[in-house]
Amino acid sequence: MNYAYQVSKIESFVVHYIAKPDFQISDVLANPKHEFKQSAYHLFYELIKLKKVHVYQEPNPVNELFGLIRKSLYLSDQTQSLVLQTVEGWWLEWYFALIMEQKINSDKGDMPSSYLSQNILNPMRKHELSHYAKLFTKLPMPICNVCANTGDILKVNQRFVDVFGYSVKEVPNLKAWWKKAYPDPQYREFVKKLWQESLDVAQENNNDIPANNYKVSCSDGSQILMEVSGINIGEEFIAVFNDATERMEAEDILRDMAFLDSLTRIANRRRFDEKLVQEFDCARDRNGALSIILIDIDYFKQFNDRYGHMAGDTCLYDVAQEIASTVSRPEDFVARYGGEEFVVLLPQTDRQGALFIAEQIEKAIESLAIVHEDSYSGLLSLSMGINTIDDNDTEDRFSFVKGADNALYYAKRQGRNCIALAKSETS
Ligand SMILES: Nc1nc2c(ncn2[C@@H]2O[C@H](COP(=O)(O)OP(=O)(O)OP(=O)(O)O)[C@@H](O)[C@H]2O)c(=O)[nH]1
Repeated sequence: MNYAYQVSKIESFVVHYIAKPDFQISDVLANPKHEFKQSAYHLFYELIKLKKVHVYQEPNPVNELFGLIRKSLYLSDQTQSLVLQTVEGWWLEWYFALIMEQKINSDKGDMPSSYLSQNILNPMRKHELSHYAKLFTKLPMPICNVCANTGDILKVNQRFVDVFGYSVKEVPNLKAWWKKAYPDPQYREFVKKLWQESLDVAQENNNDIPANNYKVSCSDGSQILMEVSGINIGEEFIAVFNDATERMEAEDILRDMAFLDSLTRIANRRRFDEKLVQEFDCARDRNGALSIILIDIDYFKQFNDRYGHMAGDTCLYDVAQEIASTVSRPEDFVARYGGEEFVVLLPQTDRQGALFIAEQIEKAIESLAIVHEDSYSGLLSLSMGINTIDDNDTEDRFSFVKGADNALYYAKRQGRNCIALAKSETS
């Protein structure tokens, strides 16, 4: 579209005002009825009346138009940029109010210019439209306005273009949007279904489209997790996009914090309780094996007493990290069970496998060589109890853990620094 006429008119308007000796942009911004604003509205109206701006054909030529003006004007100082930005904001607001007015009065056919002058030329009277327009253009999140019947995307705000990289030209309707924003056909089907369900809910629920998360693909190939909600307004709806990435990350962090032992930085008892239910049920369903190793540091009370609580804390951290790095299969799980006790869950691992892992842990702690003068070896050591379920067992998860606990107790009675298997066998 050729904007040469509008560009030159708006350019000379801005330049003319800036050149006035008493012109202050701060005065303009402070006074909604400032002469500069009134003149700007007159100029917009003149350009429309002269059919130099095709408001009805183009969904949003304003950004394009002001882009050209910015390029053409030599903006030497901040005031000029601010003035142009202000004028652009007014026009966006005014222009959108005009479009909304046109929609509201669409049953009246083409608007006569007298109607325009009466209702649009002074949009300050049209509070709600102006407010709506302002929301659309100024809100810091992507928004799009869609015709519910045809699926045509009537308008998107600048933030939509900035975030997703699609203007109305690239996504003129929902069909194009689905394809571009959700390129994976399977995910696209899921999204379309979810969106349709949300629209159905909206019909019965005050026209509010409930929020759901969607992974939107942008034009540069990146993906953003967006919480999309909206509202039905007659034959149109407005979809509002909120970036959910940060919130989800914060939720992940909170979740990690809730399940992480703050001292040892491994999973805590609560996480173990959850994991035990999962793994126990899974082993049962698949008739698979599951092993547990309960680990207790020997004479830890004496360690604390001799070296101090701080040294005790450091020791707990080192032991926990060492156990965690020794147990390396992704499906294996290590947690702090209590004070100086740790637990290892080993899915699909039989008794022999668990014994092998326990011996690896024993060696790893030996190699840390933490001095403990109150233990027989002079170094920190562990006692461990192992229990395993396999397809022949009928016990529940409480007896499963109890079995390992009994074995640990047995290992302690044998003099510590050893591994015991449930049901009396020892290594
Ligand atoms: N530094 C430190 N000590 C802890 C922590 N949690 C528990 N403990 C200490 O661990 C010690 C455990 O003592 P006991 O249960 O008697 O066990 P033990 O001394 O290792 O004796 P055995 O298990 O029989 O070898 C207590 O002194 C607790 O205060 C902790 O987070 N930090």
